[in-house]
Amino acid sequence: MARHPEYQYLDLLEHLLEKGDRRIDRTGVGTLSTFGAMMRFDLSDGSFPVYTTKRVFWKTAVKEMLWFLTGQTNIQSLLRENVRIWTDWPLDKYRKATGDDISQEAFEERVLGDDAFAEEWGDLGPVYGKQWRRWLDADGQEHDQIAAVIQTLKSNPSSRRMLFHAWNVGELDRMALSPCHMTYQFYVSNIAEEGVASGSGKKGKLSLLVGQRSCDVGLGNPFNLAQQAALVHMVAQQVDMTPGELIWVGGDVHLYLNHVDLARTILSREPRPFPKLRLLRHPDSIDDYRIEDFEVSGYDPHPAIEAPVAV
Ligand SMILES: Nc1nc(=O)c2c([nH]1)NC[C@@H]1CN(c3ccc(C(=O)N[C@@H](CCC(=O)O)C(=O)O)cc3)CN21
Ligand SMILES: O=c1ccn([C@H]2C[C@H](O)[C@@H](COP(=O)(O)O)O2)c(=O)[nH]1
Repeated sequence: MARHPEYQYLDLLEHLLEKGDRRIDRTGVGTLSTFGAMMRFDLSDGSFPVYTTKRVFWKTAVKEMLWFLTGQTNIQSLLRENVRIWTDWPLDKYRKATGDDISQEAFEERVLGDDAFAEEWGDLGPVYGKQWRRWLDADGQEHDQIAAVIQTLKSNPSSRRMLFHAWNVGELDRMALSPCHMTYQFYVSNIAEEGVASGSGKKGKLSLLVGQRSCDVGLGNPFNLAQQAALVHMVAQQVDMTPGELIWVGGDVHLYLNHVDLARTILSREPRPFPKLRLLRHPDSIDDYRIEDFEVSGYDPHPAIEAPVAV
């Protein structure tokens, strides 16, 4: 039997533990790091690559992806969905600027309840959503990269130019964090001729290659893969294709030193079958998906492992 695809992740963790380059990083936590890694996941049978060697809160990850797609950059709309993974950065900034040692809970309450406060302190700057949906060019014109890529997938699926990018050099200094996952490039195989559907009755098979410059393997990567796989499913549905492969390429791929126990626990566990993802509805556009549209079946992971996030 083929080896479970999750071993790509376990092998990466093992490699970092054994051969990782130990270094100080921006956050001061320290990492074991390697440069250049690739993982590939076949999505074509409806498979949803949510790791099973620890419970991954895939709904939170997919909600973050839906938030990127709305083009919003304020944590207020994330908090309304009960997603708290981005709070640390504005919170840190607020505490440093005001000297107020407010708790995370109290800060989140204020962002939720006070729009003026949210506007002043809850915005992350021109991060993913802004760049994906409203990239500003030198002439002051905005570009919706998502709409453009979907349009090209429909009109010219063999194009080699179907990608969107978040690394907007001129705006990096205004972002709370520079983009980590940067290029999203699409590719269509089994392209059906005009009017002739492929064997599946669809217009082709849609794959995605994600280029990520920096990857936190303990917390970020399990989230990123699940949300990127969800994106392939959504875009495939919008362009009437079947999901193909998710290919993930990482630059500085690292294990934070305070995640070493997490990695060892994961390595002591056996992967279980990946769950399946089904979209329950066919929304009219990429803008109309809701978390209730995602049905995940057969997810039976090992227990969750709590770990601190490096800010
Ligand atoms: N150091 C670091 N790692 C990251 O993965 C990361 C950042 N910073 N900064 C920006 C975003 C925020 N991301 C995060 C932040 C926290 C969790 C996290 O704590 N995950 C928990 C569950 C949290 C929850 O469900 O609320 C986990 O166990 O996966 C995940 C991704 C991904 N990104
Ligand atoms: O989606 C994400 C967002 C962030 N990360 C990780 C990667 C790094 O550990 C930090 C970012 O720090 P930099 O100094 O800007 O590289 O966040 C991730 O894995 N996935």
